[in-house]
Amino acid sequence: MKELQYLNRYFYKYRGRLIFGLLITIIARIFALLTPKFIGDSTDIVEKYINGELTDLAYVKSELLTNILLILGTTILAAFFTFLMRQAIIVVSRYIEFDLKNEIFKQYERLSLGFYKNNRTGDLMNRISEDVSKVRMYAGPAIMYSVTTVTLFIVVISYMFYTAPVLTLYAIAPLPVLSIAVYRLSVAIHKRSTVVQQYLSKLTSFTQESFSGIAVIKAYGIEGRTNIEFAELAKGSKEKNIDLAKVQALFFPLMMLLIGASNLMVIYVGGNQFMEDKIDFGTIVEFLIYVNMLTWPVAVVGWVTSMIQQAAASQKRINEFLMEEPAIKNTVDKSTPINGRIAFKDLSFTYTDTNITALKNVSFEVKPGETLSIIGNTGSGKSTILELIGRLYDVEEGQLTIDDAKITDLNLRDLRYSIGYVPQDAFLFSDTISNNIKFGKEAASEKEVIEAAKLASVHKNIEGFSKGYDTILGERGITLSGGQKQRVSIARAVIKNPQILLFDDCLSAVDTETEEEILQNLHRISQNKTTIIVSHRISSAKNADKIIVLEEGKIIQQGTHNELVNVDGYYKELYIKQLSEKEI
Ligand SMILES: Nc1ncnc2c1ncn2[C@@H]1O[C@H](COP(=O)(O)OP(=O)(O)OP(=O)(O)O)[C@@H](O)[C@H]1O
Repeated sequence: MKELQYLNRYFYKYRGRLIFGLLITIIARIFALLTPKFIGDSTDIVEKYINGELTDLAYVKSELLTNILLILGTTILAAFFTFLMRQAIIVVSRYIEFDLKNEIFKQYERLSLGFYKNNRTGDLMNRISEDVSKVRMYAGPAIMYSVTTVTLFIVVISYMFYTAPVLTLYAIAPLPVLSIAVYRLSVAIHKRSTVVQQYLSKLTSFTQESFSGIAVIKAYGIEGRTNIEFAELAKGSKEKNIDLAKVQALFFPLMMLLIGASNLMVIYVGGNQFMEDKIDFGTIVEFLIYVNMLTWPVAVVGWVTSMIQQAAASQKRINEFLMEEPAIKNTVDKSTPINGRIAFKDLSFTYTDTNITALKNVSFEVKPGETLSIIGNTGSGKSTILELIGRLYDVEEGQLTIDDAKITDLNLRDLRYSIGYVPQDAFLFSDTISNNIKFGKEAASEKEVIEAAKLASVHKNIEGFSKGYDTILGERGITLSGGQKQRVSIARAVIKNPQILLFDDCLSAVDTETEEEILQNLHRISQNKTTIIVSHRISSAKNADKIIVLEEGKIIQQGTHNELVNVDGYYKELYIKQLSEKEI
């Protein structure tokens, strides 16, 4: 249960509302408890009138009217305070849910790429939605019902004992059984709903993937197969839902059975005592009402226990992520402006999760104003070099310095701010083209956005859309071609006017003429900047000040285009191959 202590900071934050809620809860309960007393009194008056103990009808009527008004008054007050109680406690639980979700999301953003490789998206989503909802049940309903139950128990049971001790013992005897039964049932419900939830996640993931890959499914004509797979998953889900429904169906009948048992006890034992003249008839009526009032809180004891257990398990899962320290941390508070001189020295890098050594003894240097091009087969380590410069991973062997300082000695924010990175698979958000470009510089003016789009040679395409820069992309809007996406992604990087520009094979989907145009534009704006272009094409590399050729993580060639085309090796072979392809 200690996991739930994590929430104490939030209880402290909302202590005012919470204490108010607790007080209101107690007041609401006390008003609710007065009703049976007035009903009991009314019955006694009627009984006495029937017996002839009271003969003044006017007095009986006025007593009854007073009691009815009191019942009405206390019920209205109890309802009003119950409303306030829910407003206070349930609203606090919603605040806590909101804060916790924000805290988790903020933590997700702090965590490094490695964390995302080790944890599935579904799991990350579940902890921020499902688990937080379970924790909210503890922060709200569980607390509210516990306070209600305790107040009710103390007041009702003491009053019942005071009025008729023996009858009280009989009346409450079935209640612990109810509590235990509800607890057991809640645990069974929880287990089965976890399985239902897992099936739901599988169904959601399957559906989501099918829709994302709908073009492939249609092109390969595998709709039938996909349908069968879906139907199987849906069948599993249906069976698990039916299993759950079966235990859920037991809940209310079980409650009714045990309430019935308590009622029978009150009628039987109370009836006997009444006949022996030990209690009034009104007491039996009062007790019947009290027993019914107690049933729900007693059931709640079992329900709340299971709710707290589930919340503790959920909070434990949340805490695992909250306590996780990001692998990449900023340890420098002072600002460290970046000029852009990048040097790799005997650097080797192994991805810890796959144990793949992506870079082996790599050494090179690029100065501000220079363009470096990296060429190599797929999987040779090109993207890894860019990721290390952006400090998405930390170097363990060899050195990576920027402006002669170790990369870890730089302020991470300054470093990332001074890099314009265009990743291999251009990711655009479901937003307007303009906002996608502004992602690089939030405060950019319309003129700057257009300027960046022109540099990335995508302005004309955007103008061709009926809504221009306000065209929505993604699920809700149009889908850009691969080359258009790459160019919007380039515009997003250049609008930042960063000191270091990193392009990861981001011209692969544009034709060679547009590629040439973009490269010339980039050359123009990168006079004092450091530019690194990863590519499979000689056309992207040939004008670079320096070219390095990677093979299986090692630099196998380096020099300028003219130097490399004149020596036998990978570069010359690629050049000849691509030249002949162009001629064809
Ligand atoms: N995040 C990662 N986790 C584990 N291994 C990785 C990761 N990224 C890349 N690798 C592995 O590291 C090696 C180098 O990958 P990298 O992406 O740097 O190659 P690349 O030259 O950019 O390839 P491509 O031209 O296909 O983009 C590959 O064997 C790859 O499988």
